[in-house]
Amino acid sequence: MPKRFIAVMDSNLSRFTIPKRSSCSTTQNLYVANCGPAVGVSFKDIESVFGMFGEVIGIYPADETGARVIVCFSELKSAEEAFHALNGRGCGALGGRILHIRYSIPQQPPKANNNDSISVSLVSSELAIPGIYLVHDFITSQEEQELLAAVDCRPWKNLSKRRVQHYGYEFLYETRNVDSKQFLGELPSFVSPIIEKISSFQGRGDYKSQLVDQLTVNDYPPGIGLSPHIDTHSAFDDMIFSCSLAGPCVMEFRKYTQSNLFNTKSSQECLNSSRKAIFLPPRSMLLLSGEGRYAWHHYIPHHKVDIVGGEMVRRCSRRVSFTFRKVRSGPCHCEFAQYCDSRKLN
Ligand SMILES: O=C(O)CCC(=O)C(=O)O
Ligand SMILES: [Fe+2]
Repeated sequence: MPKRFIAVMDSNLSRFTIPKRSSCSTTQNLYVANCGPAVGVSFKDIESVFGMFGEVIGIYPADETGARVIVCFSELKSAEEAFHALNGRGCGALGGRILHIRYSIPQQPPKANNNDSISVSLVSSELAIPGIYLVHDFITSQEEQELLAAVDCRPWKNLSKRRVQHYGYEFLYETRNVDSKQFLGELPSFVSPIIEKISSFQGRGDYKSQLVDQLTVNDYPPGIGLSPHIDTHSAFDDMIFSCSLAGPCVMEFRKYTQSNLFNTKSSQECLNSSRKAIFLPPRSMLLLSGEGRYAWHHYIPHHKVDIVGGEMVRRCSRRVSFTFRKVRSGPCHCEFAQYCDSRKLN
């Protein structure tokens, strides 16, 4: 499939909406729920299934969950045929997954919203999301400089807005998973001090070799953020550790509920109810676990300036994060089934 058909950028979110009587009014765009990278269905798979009914001219995430997509056909007839053949039925080519389909229409981009800012917590107790902990000054300035120097003399891989390095296992952005059969080797020795600290922080010194085995280093230019996501449940164990270096950022969290599945309200209305933010200074360590890791989307808004405690904080330097995870060896058994790609969602 040509690359231009696969859209994973924020700017495509909310470009489509579902008409009120969506199963009656037909358009050539289909909103397809229970389908997408977060539930193990790649954009290529979607294109090959829907492509059987006619020319597919675009596939977009319908929202930030990774489990709902918009499939655009060039012709109405193809969308109708796909709707009738696939809606509410188990799709053999997608592992028997039942697709929930509505017709979808393009919508006007929302007007600029001045109420976009929310209060930014400085400590995780104030954030009050179960399982999310922030430790300030987790590493020293000298350790920070050594870690930055180590990654800066290794090759970076360019993504559209930031650069990354992967250790232990390569992270595959299209599936939001790792290729667990392709072990790249032990984590490099320059992160040993950080792993020691993670182990003692967790009181699990005896098991430190088991604690984490995958590292993603992200290098964000000033003002650049990260799209909303939940790290794929089936890909990684419960605890995800992210250490901030060089510059600060504000990380936001959103919790969606199942009732959003076919919600026709504007996404902004749904999101405001459970949206929180925390300031991540350089040298701090963030732990995502439990509910915070499994049920809340995390993301970094693209901002040049953040308002923290009433003060303007400029993001004038790069931010580098070291995210440590443990690749999961069996299915996820979390208690958050509605967000879990190891379970069938239907
Ligand atoms: O930059 C960060 O702190 C977070 C990175 C992240 O969420 C991820 O790699 O999944
Ligand atoms: Fe993440």
